[in-house]
Amino acid sequence: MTKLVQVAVAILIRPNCEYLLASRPNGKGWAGWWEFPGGKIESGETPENALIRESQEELGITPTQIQPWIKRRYDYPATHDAEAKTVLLHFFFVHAWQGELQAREGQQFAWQHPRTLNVSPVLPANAPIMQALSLPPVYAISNIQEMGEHAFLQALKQQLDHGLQLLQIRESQLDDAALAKLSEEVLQPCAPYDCRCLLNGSPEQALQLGYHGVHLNSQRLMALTQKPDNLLVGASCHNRVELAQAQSLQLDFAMLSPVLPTKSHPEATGLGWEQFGEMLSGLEIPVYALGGMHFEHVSHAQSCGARGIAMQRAIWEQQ
Ligand SMILES: Nc1nc2c([nH]c(=O)n2[C@H]2C[C@H](O)[C@@H](COP(=O)(O)OP(=O)(O)OP(=O)(O)O)O2)c(=O)[nH]1
Ligand SMILES: [Mg+2]
Repeated sequence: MTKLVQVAVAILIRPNCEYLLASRPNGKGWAGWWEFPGGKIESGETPENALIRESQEELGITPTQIQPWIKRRYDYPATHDAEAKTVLLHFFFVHAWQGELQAREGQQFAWQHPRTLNVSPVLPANAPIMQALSLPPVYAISNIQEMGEHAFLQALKQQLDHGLQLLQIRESQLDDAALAKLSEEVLQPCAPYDCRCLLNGSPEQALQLGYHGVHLNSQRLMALTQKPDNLLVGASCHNRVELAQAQSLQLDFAMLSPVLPTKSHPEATGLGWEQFGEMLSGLEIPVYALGGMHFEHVSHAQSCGARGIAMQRAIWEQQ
């Protein structure tokens, strides 16, 4: 059996959402590869203690605001290193710290914009993490059927001003002509904000109407045999079989629901956070929690391993 190494990993985030990568110093396994700062948890240490100690040793800073994120297991072969090992990575977001960054181990630093990774190669265990970080923590879903188009477009403008970066248009009641008209009215104001829009529909229709992506319902997901090209692809999942299908097709993300009881499915009790977290453990694609979500659920969803939350109502009620 290979040895299990527990590691505390720090994702330092600036207010503009950029995060820090560092190159692994010469003389270590995987030298020159890019990683998040961090290191092995010593015996008797909690992951939090190790995170603070490693940040001081490698970066000369002391984290003051940390939030535990996911744990990820990965089997490393003996290539690029002295021996094969299994790592259990404990990821933390570090939102604030004291002190100035210093490269105390001679490592290089690179602040990365979440949507454009410009260093490589990154340690292989981190691939799904980079993928997850490229998506924003909040995914909005349109609700024109309840709100009416005028109120929706106004609320959309407000949320774009507040930083909305990902939107799903889900209006199955509209015929093709009405959907085409609405799509223009939505895509136009989103463009200057760089907010990506997905159509809940077919990949062909999403491409034809000029969307950045498509959001598949679970029926479309289960019928799909290959991820469509040139689109960001998300899918609605309600169980492990659907999550496994989204992962095996290497979709960009899944949305799992209902987590809490919700107005759209009053008969369903919701998975609850515990089961939600269990269903995500070991999964390699980012997931959004849907069902009864409000802005204040973001950090709890992330501590269960989700990228963030999806909202169809609460987001449009926010002033
Ligand atoms: N720090 C860090 N380690 C990672 C990441 N992803 C990943 O697979 N790892 C692996 C690589 C290593 O096998 C292990 C961390 O060990 P390390 O060599 O950095 O540990 P350390 O800083 O305590 O170094 P040392 O004093 O033992 O030499 O975790 C990551 O993003 N950051
Ligand atoms: Mg280290």
